[in-house]
Amino acid sequence: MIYTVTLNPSIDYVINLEHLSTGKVNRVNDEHVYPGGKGINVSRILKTLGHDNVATGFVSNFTGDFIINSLADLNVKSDFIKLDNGFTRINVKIKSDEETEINGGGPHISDEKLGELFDKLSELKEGDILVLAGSIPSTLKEDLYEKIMEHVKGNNVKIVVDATKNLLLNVLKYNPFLIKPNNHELEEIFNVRLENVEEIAVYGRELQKMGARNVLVSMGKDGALLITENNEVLISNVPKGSVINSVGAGDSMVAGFISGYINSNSYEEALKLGAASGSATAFSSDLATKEFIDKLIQEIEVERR
Ligand SMILES: Nc1ncnc2c1ncn2[C@@H]1O[C@H](COP(=O)(O)OP(=O)(O)O)[C@@H](O)[C@H]1O
Ligand SMILES: O=P(O)(O)OC[C@H]1O[C@](O)(COP(=O)(O)O)[C@@H](O)[C@@H]1O
Repeated sequence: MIYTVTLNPSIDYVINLEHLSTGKVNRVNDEHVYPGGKGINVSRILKTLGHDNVATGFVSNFTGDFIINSLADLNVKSDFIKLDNGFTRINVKIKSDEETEINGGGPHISDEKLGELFDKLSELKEGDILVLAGSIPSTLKEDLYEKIMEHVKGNNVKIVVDATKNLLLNVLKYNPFLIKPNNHELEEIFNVRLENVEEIAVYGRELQKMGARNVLVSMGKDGALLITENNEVLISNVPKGSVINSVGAGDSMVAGFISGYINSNSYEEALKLGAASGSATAFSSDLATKEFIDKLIQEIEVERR
């Protein structure tokens, strides 16, 4: 079974407006709400691609109920722990001349509630895949993913981590199967400016030296670069299309990669399906549909370096 953990889910409130003027009243052209948070998006695309999976993590209050109900409507299995404090955050995504995002901090999770999650994860077994994705509430320590990995270390589970800075760096010593920073996160981690794929590959390899088995660096409109555990560097292009809402593109890429790998055991096929899923979401209002992913994968080409 595949399990995704979203410690800090969100309702994504996506609004379109001509122009954003700060310090003034702005009126939207249209507005949508989606269940969000990185693990939840991964779960949704995995289901779209035909993989049963369980979304877990923490929800709270009426916004948390929205997440649970939305996933049920989409036939995505969920097993969230309910908090009795705060509320699941609402992340505002403003589509205007440029994309602006305001992400909330999220409710505190007590040690007792964290214990409930650890108990659930104790049941994972060989062959299972665990996806740890997204930020953690700002009141928690940055060693939380590390603690989870330590907890399931003996279970022979494949672990995928999509997180930033210390949250990511701290888990590398547990040899995650896959990590997916984007190129900006890679720059931030090493405090460098990366101008081309050669430079991106150099720093991607640094993360591999620190313990990651496979490193997938997404580069938005410039595609993605994968450094495999077999020491190959694979680069994917992007298909033609117009960006509508790139929120969730990275999560869709992670889900597509997992699906492609499960189906074929090939990193090249995993990258192709990841790239098609990422772009299909970027070219859609909500997350991608299967039909759209199947269409775009015809245009994905993978180059070996
Ligand atoms: N503007 C875009 N045009 C085409 N494909 C895109 C675009 N933005 C994202 N994608 C696809 O989605 C993948 C993940 O997007 P990216 O923005 O890098 O991730 P994240 O959302 O984690 O920052 C990219 O590697 C690419 O394949
Ligand atoms: O947990 P974080 O890092 O605050 O990110 C949460 C946000 O990321 C998303 O999961 C989208 O992530 P990506 O665009 O990186 O795929 C949104 O649904 C959510 O609002």
